[in-house]
Amino acid sequence: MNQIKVIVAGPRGRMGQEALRMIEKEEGFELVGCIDRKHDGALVRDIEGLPNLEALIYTDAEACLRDVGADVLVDLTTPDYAYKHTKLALENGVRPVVGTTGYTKEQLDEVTQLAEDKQLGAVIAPNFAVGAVLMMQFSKWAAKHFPDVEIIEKHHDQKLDAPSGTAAKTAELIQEVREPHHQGHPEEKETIQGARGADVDGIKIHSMRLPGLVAHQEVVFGGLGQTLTIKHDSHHRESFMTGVKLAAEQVMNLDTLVYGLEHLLD
Ligand SMILES: NC(=O)C1=CN([C@@H]2O[C@H](COP(=O)(O)OP(=O)(O)OC[C@H]3O[C@@H](n4cnc5c(N)ncnc54)[C@H](OP(=O)(O)O)[C@@H]3O)[C@@H](O)[C@H]2O)C=CC1
Ligand SMILES: O=C(O)C1=N[C@H](C(=O)O)C[C@H](O)C1
Repeated sequence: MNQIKVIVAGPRGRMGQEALRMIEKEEGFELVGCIDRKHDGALVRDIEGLPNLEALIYTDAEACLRDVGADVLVDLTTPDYAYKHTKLALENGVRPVVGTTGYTKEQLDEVTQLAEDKQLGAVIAPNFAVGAVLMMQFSKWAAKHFPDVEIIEKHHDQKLDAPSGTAAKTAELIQEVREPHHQGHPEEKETIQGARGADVDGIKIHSMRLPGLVAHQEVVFGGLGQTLTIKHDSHHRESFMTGVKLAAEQVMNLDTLVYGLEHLLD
């Protein structure tokens, strides 16, 4: 069997560690390098808490992407670095699978064009949990019938970006089927700034950050005499690994960038 050779960027992070454990377990993958901010030249297995894997750690992302002969980069870092790593990967013939959230529309357009120019597959997925992907798709469907909708996303308190990539993507999917309009009373006023949340064409997004949470979202629709709530909870980061695995396999058959795991699910 030809193993898919993978680089992980962000191996010490919460998601990076989970991805290393998945790669260690899956026969179809081989870890060939890691991109980190520390430990240049060390082996993954020598870093406390990381699995018993031989791959070398690089602090120079370009050297890693150029030298280790990888097929796929799995990026789980921070928004600015994910963008840089994605471009470097495509320029070095490595297919990016990006879970890092916080991409701007302009950055997404730029890397989509780069993947097109290089005719290389790439996957950027704000959420790799299959349940969350279904929650987003069901929400798009529901919005056709319930155009008044608010999104409540809840995450652990170490999260850097708000709103979450999942909430932003949910709003984007709903925008495809919902006419922009103001929700609530036309003359409503916030007496404390931010009380009504962020606004995407009238769709409100509320972000909660608390210790004890992992990743949770409720999409609440209101209609005449009824509400509908579509809810998803990731209780553990293992929930994202089915999607990371699927994306790292499927990206090998793509020659463009896809944004969202839904494009890879039947
Ligand atoms: N798509 C999905 O399904 C999911 C996406 N995410 C997203 O994944 C990203 C990571 O989340 P999470 O693991 O919780 O975050 P963490 O903060 O736990 O991990 C990020 C890691 O990236 C490292 N890092 C920062 N800059 C660089 C760099 N230049 N090169 C290499 N590594 C770097 C950090 O190192 P240091 O500790 O030294 O700062 C840290 O170890 C976030 O954007 C999050 O929103 C999270 C869960 C699911
Ligand atoms: O930072 C996280 O934890 C998560 N980030 C992603 C997001 O921003 O949507 C996916 C998931 O919600 C976990």
